[in-house]
Amino acid sequence: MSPKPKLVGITGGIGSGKSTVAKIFEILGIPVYYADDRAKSLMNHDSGLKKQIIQEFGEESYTSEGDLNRKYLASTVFSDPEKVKKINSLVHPAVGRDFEIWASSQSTPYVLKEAALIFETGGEKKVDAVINVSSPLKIRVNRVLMRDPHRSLEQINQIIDQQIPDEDKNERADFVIKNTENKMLIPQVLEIHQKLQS
Ligand SMILES: CC(C)(COP(=O)(O)OP(=O)(O)OC[C@H]1O[C@@H](n2cnc3c(N)ncnc32)[C@H](O)[C@@H]1O)[C@@H](O)C(=O)NCCC(=O)NCCS
Ligand SMILES: Nc1ncnc2c1ncn2[C@@H]1O[C@H](COP(=O)(O)OP(=O)(O)OP(=O)(O)O)[C@@H](O)[C@H]1O
Repeated sequence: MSPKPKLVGITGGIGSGKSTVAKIFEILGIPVYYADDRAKSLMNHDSGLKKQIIQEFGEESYTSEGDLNRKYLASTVFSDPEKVKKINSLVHPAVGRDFEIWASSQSTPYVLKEAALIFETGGEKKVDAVINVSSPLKIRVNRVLMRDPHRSLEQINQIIDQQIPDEDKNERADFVIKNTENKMLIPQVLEIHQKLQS
């Protein structure tokens, strides 16, 4: 049997570029678990979780076709820190279990868990190392405004308020990748990839 892969978290504030960086690791052959995407898939397909979300946030949480109503949920939860806590308490345990099952079926030296929240949830204790993708706030906000035309500046700021500041994450992370206009991503990824394989 091959040894269990090291578990490495890759995080970063909204719009920092963590999905973009995770895709470079994928090109190098490293399996990536995209927690935000998996969370949405579980919210769409796990009937127990779906029931809890409806109980807590109402029938509007799903469209008439039964799909997760992200726009409604985003405007409902991100404006109220208590609601963010509530949705986290429903979704995170399901994602944690799903990640463990996924990771146990991988056979590379390490795997990545890409997640917006790691330090916010104490998730750093469940992985062997954390990479923080770091970008200045202004660039992040502009990237998100371009990527998500449906999201208001007010909502982006509310989301930022629910996340630990970038500087704190940089201090706590084992590796930092700077995703700014004047820094190349690929050499930074290659350096970390080499260290994680050894
Ligand atoms: C409320 C939901 C449905 C809104 O979906 P939507 O497609 O509009 O936004 P998306 O998921 O892309 O999130 C937008 C950004 O908000 C940030 N974010 C998402 N969830 C959270 C949260 N619980 N706390 C702080 N920031 C968050 C991320 O940086 C993300 O980039 C969705 O964000 C959600 O279900 N969040 C709660 C579950 C969660 O924590 N998921 C992420 C990690 S598992
Ligand atoms: N170095 C870069 N150069 C140009 N565009 C970039 C760069 N990094 C990221 N982007 C763009 O910025 C946007 C945000 O990046 P990405 O989706 O990877 O961030 P994220 O941290 O995963 O965001 P979120 O937390 O919101 O899911 C995307 O549209 C992406 O294509």
